[in-house]
Amino acid sequence: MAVPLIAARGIVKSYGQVEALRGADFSLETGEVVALIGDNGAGKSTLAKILSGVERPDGGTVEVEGEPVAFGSVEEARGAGIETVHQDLALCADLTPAANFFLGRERLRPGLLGLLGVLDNAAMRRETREACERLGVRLASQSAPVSALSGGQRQGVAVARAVTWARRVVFMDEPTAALGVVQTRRVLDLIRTVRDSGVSVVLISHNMQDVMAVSDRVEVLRLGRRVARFDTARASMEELVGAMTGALEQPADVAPIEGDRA
Ligand SMILES: Nc1ncnc2c1ncn2[C@@H]1O[C@H](COP(=O)(O)OP(=O)(O)OP(=O)(O)O)[C@@H](O)[C@H]1O
Repeated sequence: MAVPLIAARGIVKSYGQVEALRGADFSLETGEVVALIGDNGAGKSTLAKILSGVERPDGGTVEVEGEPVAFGSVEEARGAGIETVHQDLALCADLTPAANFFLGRERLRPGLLGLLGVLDNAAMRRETREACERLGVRLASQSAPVSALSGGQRQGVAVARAVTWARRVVFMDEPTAALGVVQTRRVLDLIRTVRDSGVSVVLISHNMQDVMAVSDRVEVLRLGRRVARFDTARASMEELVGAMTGALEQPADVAPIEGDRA
C-alpha cells in the first residue's frame, strides 16, 4: 500500500474553552476525492485550516507523503502543493479578480532593456478569464474589484484560483454553497477533472447529493473526532447521515481501509 498523501493523527485544537478537534484523524490518498462531512461545529473547517496552514494544531501529527510537516503559514502549505477554497473564500474584496488570482504569484514580463520586472497584466487577466470561463463564470468587467461580483462569481474565482495552483491537494470548504444548479454541476465536473489529473480533492459539504455524486471516500467527523469512513460506492445516504448524527454508532464500513493506519 502506498504511503498516504496526507496522514493526520490525533489532531487537537481548542479556541479558548471550545474544543474544536479532540484527537481527529484524517487520511487522503493521491488522486482521490474525499468528502469530509459532519454536523455543524464538528470541526471540519478547523481540520481543513490546520492541513492548509491557516491554523496551528495544539497537538497531533501531520505527514505529507510520509514526511512530518508543521505548516507555519498558508504559503508553506502552498509550497507543498496544497491549496484551499475557504468558506469565506479569502479573496481581497478591493482587488480585481486577476489580482486575487495572482496574489503573491504575479506574472512578470521583460521591461525596458529586456529587464524582467513589469507586471504582465494582460496575461494575468487573460488567464484569469479563461480559468473562470472553464467554470462557467463570465466576468463582465476585469477592472471591477471582487466586491462588485455576485456571490456565485466570487465563489467561481476562488475555486478557479485554487485548482489552477494546486499540485497535490485542493481543500474545498462548501464550494457550491452560493451556486445555482448549472454552476454547481460545473464545479462537480471540475472536481472530477482535478482528480483525474492526479490532484486530490477534499470536499467539505453539507450537500449529501454532491457528496454521493463526486466523492470516492467519505470521512465523518463528530464532536472533533473521526467516527466513520466509507467507500462512497458502498455507502447509502442514510448511513452517512447516521454516522454524522451519531444514530449509527458503528457503520459496517468504519473499519480502517486496509493498510491505512492513519
Ligand atoms: N476562530 C474560532 N474562534 C472560536 N471558536 C471557533 C473558531 N473557529 C471554530 N470555532 C469553534 O470550533 C468548533 C468547530 O468549528 P468548525 O468551523 O471547524 O466546524 P465545522 O464542522 O466546519 O462546522 P460548519 O459545518 O458549521 O461550518 C465550533 O464549535 C466553532 O464554534
